[in-house]
Amino acid sequence: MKKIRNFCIIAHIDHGKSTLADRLLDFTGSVTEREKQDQLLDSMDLERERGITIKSHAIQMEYEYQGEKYILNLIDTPGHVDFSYEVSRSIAACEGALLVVDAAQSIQAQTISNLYLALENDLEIIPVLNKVDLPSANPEEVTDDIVDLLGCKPEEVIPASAKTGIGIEAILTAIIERVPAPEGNVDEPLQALVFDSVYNPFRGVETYFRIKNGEIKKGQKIKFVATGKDYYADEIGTLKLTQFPKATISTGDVGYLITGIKDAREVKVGDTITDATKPTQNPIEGFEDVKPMVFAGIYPVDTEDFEELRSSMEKLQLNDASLVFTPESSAALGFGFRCGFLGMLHMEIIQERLEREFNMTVITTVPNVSYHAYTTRDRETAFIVNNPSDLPDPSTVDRVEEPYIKATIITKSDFVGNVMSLCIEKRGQITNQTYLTTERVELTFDMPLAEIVFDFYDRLKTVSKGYASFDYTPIGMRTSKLVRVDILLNAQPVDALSALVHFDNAHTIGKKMCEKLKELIPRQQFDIPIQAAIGSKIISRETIKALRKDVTAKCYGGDISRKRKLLEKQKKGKKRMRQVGNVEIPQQAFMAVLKLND
Ligand SMILES: Nc1nc2c(ncn2[C@@H]2O[C@H](COP(=O)(O)OP(=O)(O)OP(=O)(O)O)[C@@H](O)[C@H]2O)c(=O)[nH]1
Repeated sequence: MKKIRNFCIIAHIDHGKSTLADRLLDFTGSVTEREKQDQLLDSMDLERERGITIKSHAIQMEYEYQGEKYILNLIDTPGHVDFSYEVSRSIAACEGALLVVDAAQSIQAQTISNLYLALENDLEIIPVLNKVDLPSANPEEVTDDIVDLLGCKPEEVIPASAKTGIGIEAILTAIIERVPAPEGNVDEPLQALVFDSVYNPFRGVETYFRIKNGEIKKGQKIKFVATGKDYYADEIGTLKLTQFPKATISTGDVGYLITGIKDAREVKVGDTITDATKPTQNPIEGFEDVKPMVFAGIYPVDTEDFEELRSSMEKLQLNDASLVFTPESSAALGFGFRCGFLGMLHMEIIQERLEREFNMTVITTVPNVSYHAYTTRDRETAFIVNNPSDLPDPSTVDRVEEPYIKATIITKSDFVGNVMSLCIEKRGQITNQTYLTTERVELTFDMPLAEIVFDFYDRLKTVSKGYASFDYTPIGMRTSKLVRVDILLNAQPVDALSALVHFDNAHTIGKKMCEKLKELIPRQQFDIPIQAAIGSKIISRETIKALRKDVTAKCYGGDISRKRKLLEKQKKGKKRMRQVGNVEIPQQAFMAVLKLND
């Protein structure tokens, strides 16, 4: 156990976390030439394409130092706030962290939020000044910033380049010398933390764990504490680029477990694995059930594909436990599902996976948060509203509550004014302002979650010229003056376009929605009035004028291939249209409310 080191890499996005991980694997000879591929740890196609780490993974390296063989377990962490619970679990499985800071960009918001998480878990922090090869690098100044932040000595900061290989050996030495060996007692009952799980269509759910106490043996009967279920450990092993089955995994080490579980929901990140016959009395603390934060409708473009969509969603759920869905129907869109996601990125990922892996063409409706409505008949019992069209008749509504968050934003002092006006526009109330250094300011706000769901990230990036990082935690429900704005096309209400908004913004949003829809809905053979309404009161109106001439006419007599191309294009465009009454609505229109400020 003395020869094991468990560590993670934490960094602000794009500071070089994945590149550094690749370089460490390379240097320790943990990958063969054939396996070499950029960003090895990001094994999902989607991850590689987007250049972000979606799911955390673990990998074991062996390294000889001063004649002794060491096992270094690198636990990778996802970088997006939607998956922050997974970051916190990965961090809890380590004793040390490499804090990677870009030598040109210095400390950024996520550097700090991840650092706090690591410090809360008592991790040994090894600061790495990455990208020193860049001409724009500013090593002295950034080292000073790091020293200020951590209170460490300047010589503890390791200058490195994940690109050219500078400093990699020094990093490995620091991991061995500075990160403590795991503690724990092999004779105590098994106590292992689940920090990740991955679904494999052939083998079922693979659970990644870190043993705090005791040991796990192949064939042993084990128990998941949170779900209370027992299983047999059919296979256990350690993780390199491929899996290495083992007979025993002991205290301090990291490994994988296969039990034949076929449903991802049965394995929860943060749960404790213990022995079924001699269970531990102290499950590892801090387990929480992750709850969906954002809801949206997903409908098949072709109504006949509903059953196929259901089976695709069920399969997706088997490997993504954080996805929830219930069937719903919409007058405009027919049968579909109301789905719950961890955040906007998660929603995009699910939508893309449905299309890529299951070949489904779907229409997604405007995302919304989950509201609590209380009626005048029963002022005590909350009616959960996950879809704006489920809001009870306004005349019977006593009050509506919406989820609030505590938002933490770190930015440069120059942008404090901009960030504050943005947050206030988004109905935020400032609760604290702290200067971390003379240049960096931490602001905290109480804000409605619904305001973050829309264009908040993009706006924050713009007003701070990219220099603001953002994190949030839910702080419960609060009463708000919310109304439902309905949209009517050709005098017919389109339920999928309804949104719950704050009363003070309702008129502006209604007006912008009408204008945006006018842009997005193609002109047709007749005039189409677009109206926004609160209850029976129309608050805004636009008209899409009828087409006057045949657009394909100009192709007449032209090159046939050009015409075919045009028709092909039209067919493709059609795929994502939805006929509502006699109006064809394209997919973008259902998301119009997200783009009101473009
Ligand atoms: N010049 C230089 N570029 C680097 C170095 N390390 C990483 N990069 C580049 O910086 C960019 C971001 O690197 P990544 O490793 O993807 O960053 P990351 O922190 O893993 O990003 P996320 O996974 O999105 O959080 C890539 O284009 C890398 O090629 C370095 O030491 N020097």
